[in-house]
Amino acid sequence: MESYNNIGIKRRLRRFFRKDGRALIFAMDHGFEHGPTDFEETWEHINPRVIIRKVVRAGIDGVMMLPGIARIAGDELIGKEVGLMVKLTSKTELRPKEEWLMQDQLGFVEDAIKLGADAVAATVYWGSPYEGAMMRQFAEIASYAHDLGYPVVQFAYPRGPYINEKYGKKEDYRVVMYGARAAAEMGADMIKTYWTGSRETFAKVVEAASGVPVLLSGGAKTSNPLDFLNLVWEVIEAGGSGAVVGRNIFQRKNPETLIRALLRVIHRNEGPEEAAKAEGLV
Ligand SMILES: O=C(COP(=O)(O)O)[C@@H](O)[C@H](O)[C@H](O)COP(=O)(O)O
Repeated sequence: MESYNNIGIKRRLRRFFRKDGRALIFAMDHGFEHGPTDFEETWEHINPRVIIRKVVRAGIDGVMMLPGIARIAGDELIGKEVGLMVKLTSKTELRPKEEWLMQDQLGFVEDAIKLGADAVAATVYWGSPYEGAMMRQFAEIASYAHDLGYPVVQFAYPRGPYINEKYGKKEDYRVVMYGARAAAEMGADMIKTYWTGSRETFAKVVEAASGVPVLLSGGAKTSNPLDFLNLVWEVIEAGGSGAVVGRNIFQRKNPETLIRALLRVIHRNEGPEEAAKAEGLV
């Protein structure tokens, strides 16, 4: 017989993933992690209510935010079929550069639960000199959240001096695959990580995660929306479970059309060009 907390984890994960096991999640932690300048091109989106209303209207599956934004605007999700992921670690880009390889805890599992979260999230920079501290942080969050039946998402990002020295770049598939595997071995219920540059290599990352869903971390806005649709399509073809996307959504004036096109690629198996045409993007 399944334990109560396992059932809770499974039920809550389903609030993000549709029956096909895939999800498109909107990421909204940039005001903290990159700073408000990320919103300058589309300044109306600095108001979380404005952008959250748009993404919800377009049919997004989930939204990820820090506890304070959930407190300010989380009520926009009440009564909507949208999963809420509350991220409990972060860093600002104001801290000294030597400490950019560390994320600190800014909220607790209880806070996320009070805010109505369906999952909690934390980053581990695999390969960082602070790797151990982030592992400990993740383990504490996961142990407590799992006891209460809440899934835990790991932003498994390889970053650090040895990675650059040995592999040249953090997006080398061997490194990304290592981070995803480490996240799975730590007990993550969902993994968010970098694109490795090809379908074949991303498929290896997915395999290394051994059944734990792997989602793409969106990355910087592409100049052409079709390029981003192509990227997400490759992720899906590689066996990835979707994408967690920030800038490619909120840095566009009309994010709804791209979201609808992404949903076509992710959930309806439409090719990128077909999806883009259907939504009037090309
Ligand atoms: O991990 C994050 C930032 O990563 P970064 O240090 O910019 O590589 C997240 O906080 C973002 O929300 C996430 O990367 C998704 O946002 P986009 O990359 O799609 O903007």
